[in-house]
Amino acid sequence: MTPLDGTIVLDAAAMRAAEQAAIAAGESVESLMQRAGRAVGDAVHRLAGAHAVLVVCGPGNNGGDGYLAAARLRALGRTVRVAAAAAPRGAAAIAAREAWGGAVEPLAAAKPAPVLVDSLYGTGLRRPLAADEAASLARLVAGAALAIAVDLPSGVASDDGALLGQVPRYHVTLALGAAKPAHLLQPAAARCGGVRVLPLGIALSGDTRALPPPRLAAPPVDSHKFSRGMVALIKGRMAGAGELAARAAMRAGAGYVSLLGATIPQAPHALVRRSIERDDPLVDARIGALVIGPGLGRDDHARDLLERALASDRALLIDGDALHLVTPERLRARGGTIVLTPHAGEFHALFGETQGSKLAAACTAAERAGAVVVYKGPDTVIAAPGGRALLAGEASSWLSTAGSGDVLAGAIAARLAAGGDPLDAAAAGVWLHAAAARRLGAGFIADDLAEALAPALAAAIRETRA
Ligand SMILES: NC(=O)C1=CN([C@@H]2O[C@H](COP(=O)(O)OP(=O)(O)OC[C@H]3O[C@@H](n4cnc5c(N)ncnc54)[C@H](OP(=O)(O)O)[C@@H]3O)[C@@H](O)[C@H]2O)[C@@H](O)CC1
Ligand SMILES: Nc1ncnc2c1ncn2[C@@H]1O[C@H](COP(=O)(O)OP(=O)(O)O)[C@@H](O)[C@H]1O
Ligand SMILES: [K+]
Repeated sequence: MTPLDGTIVLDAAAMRAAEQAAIAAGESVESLMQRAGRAVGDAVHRLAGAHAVLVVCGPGNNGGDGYLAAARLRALGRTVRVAAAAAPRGAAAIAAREAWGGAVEPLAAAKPAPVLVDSLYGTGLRRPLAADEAASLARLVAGAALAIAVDLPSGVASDDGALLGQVPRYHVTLALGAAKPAHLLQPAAARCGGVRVLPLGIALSGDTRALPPPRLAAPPVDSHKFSRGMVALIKGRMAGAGELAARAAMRAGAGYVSLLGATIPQAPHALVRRSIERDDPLVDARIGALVIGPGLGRDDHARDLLERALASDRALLIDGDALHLVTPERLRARGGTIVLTPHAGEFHALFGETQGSKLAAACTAAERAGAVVVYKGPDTVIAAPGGRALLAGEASSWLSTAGSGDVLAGAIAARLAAGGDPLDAAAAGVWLHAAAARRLGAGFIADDLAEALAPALAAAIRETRA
């Protein structure tokens, strides 16, 4: 059982293509299903302790996996029952039902067991469950102490994470072969519980992954403040936003942080405050990342500052209000390294209404703007031009607090200023932001979050070394 971090994410068509390629190379649907069923049976055996198991099976291959998992559990000496609402349809699923060979209870009449395994529908679900079937599933999940979904909770749409009806909450979801977008996109992801991937030994390829832990190291022995990365942030009308982003950039490892447009000395004194009117601080070639947008405002002065930022040749992070003052075409024409960090409102203001999943929307947006797009929310998606994308999955819901986006902008800017691939920088910032929130638990405010980036960074460096 593999955790999701960094693993490949495939939509239903790509999963089917991988399966077809394996079949063309000598596998059969039956052999794949046998592997899947055995892996599910073994995983349930490990998770379920000594408790009795009920496996509910659907008519397709997801159901086939369930019959074979039940057979495996029986072979392992477990008490296991099977229930189904309909007979299996495909040849492989029919063979799986025969391999089980035991009783199959009608779903509507099945009594709950301490462990419920949902093998009704997986990636093939295209319409809502029938009302009586959905009601039976909800009743059996509610009556179980441990609810495990095979591949996906029945009732979620694999590719976009939508719910096609009422979907119960599971404790664990066993993703077969690879993670699917629904394991990481809301609202489906919140129904999955802990997701573990059961590898099926088939070759996988694709451009989308679950967010990996960042590979970070302490500054090398000969480092100096500028080699660690210089972040410059343009202060806006709401001064606090820039202050938060600046603190975050310092705590996320930048060697030098300056706040442009803030001239009154105040704590933290390590933050260099400079006028933006005198000289031109934006042409400083040492700037590794220039941030504009947090608390910027949307007036003429804001527009003027944004023009100056766009005219610089530095790597640019555009957040908040600035996302309302620009177009994707303008960004593409500017070129260079650009990272955009919109929440849903800012995303729609910049890119208009979009079709398809949040993942598809982020990928299209990245292509249009020629920029890395960090589409924030409870299921942050990071996409780069060219098709690479990362799904961050669930983070602390306590992040829904004013200023946490400013902190994210600062954290990403620090990693961007350190150099390397902007997608990796955005990914590291999102990871550190979520890790800082995890460390803080409940009731934190954005100021706490900025400070907690330092221990989150230390932990990421330790984990990279380990
Ligand atoms: N990828 C891999 O490597 C491997 C994948 N494997 C497994 O295959 C699963 C995908 O299997 P799948 O394509 O057969 O789809 P599945 O989810 O079982 O459902 C389709 C069936 O349900 C029916 N149906 C659909 N909606 C319905 C509804 N609301 N109410 C009633 N019926 C409904 C639909 O009927 P139809 O729409 O055609 O009328 C069809 O009969 C995947 O999740 C994984 O578990 C492993 O076995 C091996 C390795
Ligand atoms: N319910 C939630 N669960 C997880 N993360 C969330 C949630 N709500 C917001 N966030 C995260 O918190 C940050 C909020 O950013 P943003 O909306 O720009 O806030 P602000 O403008 O107040 O700084 C983003 O990183 C977002 O992904
Ligand atoms: K299922």
